[in-house]
Amino acid sequence: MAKKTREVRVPALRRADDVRLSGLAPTGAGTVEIEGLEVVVPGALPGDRAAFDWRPPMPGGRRGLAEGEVRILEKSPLRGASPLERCAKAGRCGGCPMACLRYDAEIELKWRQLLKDELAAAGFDADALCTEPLQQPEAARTGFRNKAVLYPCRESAPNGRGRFGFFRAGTHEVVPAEDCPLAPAWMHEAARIGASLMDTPAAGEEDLFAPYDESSGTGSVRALLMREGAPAAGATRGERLVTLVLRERPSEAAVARIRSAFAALPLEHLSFNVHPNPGNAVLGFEEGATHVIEGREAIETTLEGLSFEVRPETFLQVNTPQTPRLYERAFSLLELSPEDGFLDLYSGIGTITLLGAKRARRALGIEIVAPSVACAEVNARRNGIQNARFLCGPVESVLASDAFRAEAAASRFTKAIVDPAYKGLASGVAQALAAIGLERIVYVACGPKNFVRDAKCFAALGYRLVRVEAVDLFPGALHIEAVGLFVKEAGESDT
Ligand SMILES: C[S@@+](CC[C@H](N)C(=O)[O-])C[C@H]1O[C@@H](n2cnc3c(N)ncnc32)[C@H](O)[C@@H]1O
Repeated sequence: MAKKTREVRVPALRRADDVRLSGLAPTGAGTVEIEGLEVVVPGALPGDRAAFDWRPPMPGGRRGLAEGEVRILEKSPLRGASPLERCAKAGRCGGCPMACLRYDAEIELKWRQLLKDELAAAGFDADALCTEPLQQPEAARTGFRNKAVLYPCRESAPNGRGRFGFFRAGTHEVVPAEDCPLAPAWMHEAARIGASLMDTPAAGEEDLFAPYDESSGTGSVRALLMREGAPAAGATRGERLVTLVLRERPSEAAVARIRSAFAALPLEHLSFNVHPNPGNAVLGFEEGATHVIEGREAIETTLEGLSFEVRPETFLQVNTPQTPRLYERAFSLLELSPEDGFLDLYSGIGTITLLGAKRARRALGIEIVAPSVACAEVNARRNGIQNARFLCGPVESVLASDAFRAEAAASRFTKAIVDPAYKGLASGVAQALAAIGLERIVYVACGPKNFVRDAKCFAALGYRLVRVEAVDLFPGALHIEAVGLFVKEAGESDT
């Protein structure tokens, strides 16, 4: 019997001859309301007047989308003097959709749309709670990233040059960007050197460094990872690490070429990582996947006079100048004193735990990534900190474990910082924290929407949100970090 097929009608294109955009989509594209629908207009920004064709969403969809040429009739006053002022690749490489805007306009938009509107929609008094965002200092608006991951491509044959860049938003198409302005100059040089390894070889020469092609599973080079530590006291620069990620173990000849290519660059640590499995993970994580060519598999960085070991696969805030300012705000709101037992959830390599241990009686960090916990333990020892412990595992399970109960009995936790990944707290975590009876909780959030969801949960558990600060850690991107302070309401048993 012939199968019945249901015809899906694609809505017909419509024309917008002259509309002024007012909002921003999560991709950083401008949006406008037409016929009661939100229409996303790639290439246009809030404040632009534009003409374009657009298509309503398919049944069940929420947003319409502009298609074809978007003609800007009048530029938004929020744009910089030139749309390419802050980066020649803005809006194309997928990294910094907001870099066409003036920085003050970018901050205002992100702060309002990502944080204040979300808080207000959830019933919080956003104007009373939110303080002016802490902006990236002007002198540090370029070259501030301490980590970059670039992906490979090769220009067309016959003499195609190798290139490194970022994926165009929503695709696997690489936009070459060795000279990303967010990365320091030495990373530009490292990216050019790495890219030159992938130049099409001369006839008869072996192609040792072809870019990896996920669809066919062929090629070798998957990514270039670069990291830099903050300089130690008295040093003029931080330690530098380059890791070339390859699909398979390279030959001796290939390793020799990597070594000699990077020899001209002042670099402490050079390695390659073997990552044979399909998928989006940057590094291969199997035991022994990383092979050191020079130096070590880790760099050292510093924060508030403490020294931290960071491995390629462990988390570290990427914005070197803003990170101490973010932590300063978090600790200032938390008001730790030497009597406090301090809990740090989602503790990474122990940065916040150890900074807290200096201020509190005892500190405990909880983190899921085992190499991060191993770094955190090394970091406690190398800084001579003896009042900090770490537990490894998902926060949601560790909080219910006997090991945690034993720590809680010894530490009598009074204050906590939670710094989860974008998705926020797992279900049950806010309840577990409330059950401990903490006086103050500071929530450091890279996902403001999920922060607001969790704030409602804390409010229902008797924790009042008393302040929300925003710190810009991601100039050019549609992201802003929020720092929220929750204070336990005085209940009947407390009065
Ligand atoms: C935003 S980072 C914060 C790290 C650290 N606080 C810092 O400032 O460097 C979030 C951390 O949470 C960890 N993580 C993610 N899910 C987790 C979970 N369910 N339980 C514990 N840690 C988790 C990640 O590995 C990462 O180190």
